[in-house]
Amino acid sequence: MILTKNATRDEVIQQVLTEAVRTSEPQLISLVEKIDPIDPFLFYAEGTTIADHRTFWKSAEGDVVIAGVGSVTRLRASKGDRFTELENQWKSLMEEAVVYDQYDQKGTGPVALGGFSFDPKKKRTELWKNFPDHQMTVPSYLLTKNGSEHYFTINALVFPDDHKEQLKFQWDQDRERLLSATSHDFIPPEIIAKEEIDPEEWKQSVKKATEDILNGKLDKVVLARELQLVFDEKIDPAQVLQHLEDSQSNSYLFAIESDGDYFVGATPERLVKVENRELTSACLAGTVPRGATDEEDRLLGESLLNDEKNLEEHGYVVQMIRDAVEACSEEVDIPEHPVLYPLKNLQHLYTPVHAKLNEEHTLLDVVSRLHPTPALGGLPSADAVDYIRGKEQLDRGWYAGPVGWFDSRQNGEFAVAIRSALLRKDRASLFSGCGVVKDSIPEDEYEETAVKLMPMLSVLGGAPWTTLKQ
Ligand SMILES: C=C(O[C@@H]1C=C(C(=O)O)C=C[C@H]1O)C(=O)O
Ligand SMILES: [Mg+2]
Repeated sequence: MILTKNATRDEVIQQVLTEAVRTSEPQLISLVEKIDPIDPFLFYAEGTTIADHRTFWKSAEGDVVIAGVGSVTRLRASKGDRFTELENQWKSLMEEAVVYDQYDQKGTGPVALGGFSFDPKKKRTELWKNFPDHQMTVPSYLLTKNGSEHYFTINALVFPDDHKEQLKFQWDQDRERLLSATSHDFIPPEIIAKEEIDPEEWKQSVKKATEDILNGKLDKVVLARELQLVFDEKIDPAQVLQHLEDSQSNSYLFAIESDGDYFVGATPERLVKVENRELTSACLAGTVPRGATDEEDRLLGESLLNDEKNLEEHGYVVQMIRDAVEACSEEVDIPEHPVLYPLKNLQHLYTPVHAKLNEEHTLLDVVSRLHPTPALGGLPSADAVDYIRGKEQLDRGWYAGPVGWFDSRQNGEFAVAIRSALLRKDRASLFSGCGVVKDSIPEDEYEETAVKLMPMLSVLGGAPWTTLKQ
């Protein structure tokens, strides 16, 4: 990667153009500037006037927001381990990239955003036909909010026959449009039909899983289900994102477009974050609803902290994440007991994980070691994934897969794509799962998944859940 801090922006563009002509190859350029604060949700909404492909990410702490418009290039693995292959492609892309950047901030310049399916070996259905197995794109235009500071990046492939003034004209025009976006009113579409995987059949599959667990086939397996909604018109992902922002706290927000469909969600679950080699992960499993009063809420939380079945679900996650993180880092710090992680509709058991990632490992390397954790797969991992592949009715697609971003500085973060929905024009598929262990009660697990559908269901106008129940 060539960082050009001393030349002017114009000189850098000229250099890249000259290089494109010399090599007869397109050259990747990245121009970073600091801008006045703007609303990332408006930037995202306006992005649709420039390109179909858009990506959105907001960290659970709210400290980092990245919104991408357009796509300069897409990383795509065709053989071997998808994470390793993407890593290699990213490295070679970055070797050639020319970056004009005075600020050196995480999540700016060349950044790849996107995600991965839960299980590349699962047979695909019509539902996910517009999503490839994985997709990490480098957006043409990027808004990055780092704390209170905002940055705008232009990424582009410069071709030998491009003209400098024409390029600059196009960039200026798009920049002006994106940075001066204003809000408009949304009219939410109405739900006209709903359909879910047969509840009784689903509960039967949970019962069968508890029997298989008691018979020693595995310790834990996460089973998921789908609720489909049909609307009277096309759903706008920008509107969904804005509503998630207004209604969910302590959650990562994401939206990823592929071939006209959008995968959107508000997930509380971090998979892994790496910043300056500081690794942070999270064990999140074990669930009760929030109480209607403070007192009820407190009692529910207390019962969760002491509930054997939920502690077992949680314990498997800690066990696996500890092993995976210890294998690639030092100074691993994991508290002995979980604490409560409160959300709008639910509270979870939560154990944070901190470590120092060893030099020879990368973020994607850790993603590959962690995914799927027993919070979404089960334990033993490989057996649980096989079990899900064979027994689950649902095509998970990207549900429960890693979604996130990384930059050229080895910084980035991935979350686990739960509390999510696939938007296909006037249809939405909402997904929700739960950790099944030997003491799981099918009816309770069904209720747990119903509450987990709430965040998406309520922004799509389908709450409260009870009115939708047949
Ligand atoms: C699988 C989901 O959530 C996971 C399962 C949990 C559980 O069973 O207690 C809790 C948090 C998540 O790790 C989901 O929301 O779809
Ligand atoms: Mg559970």
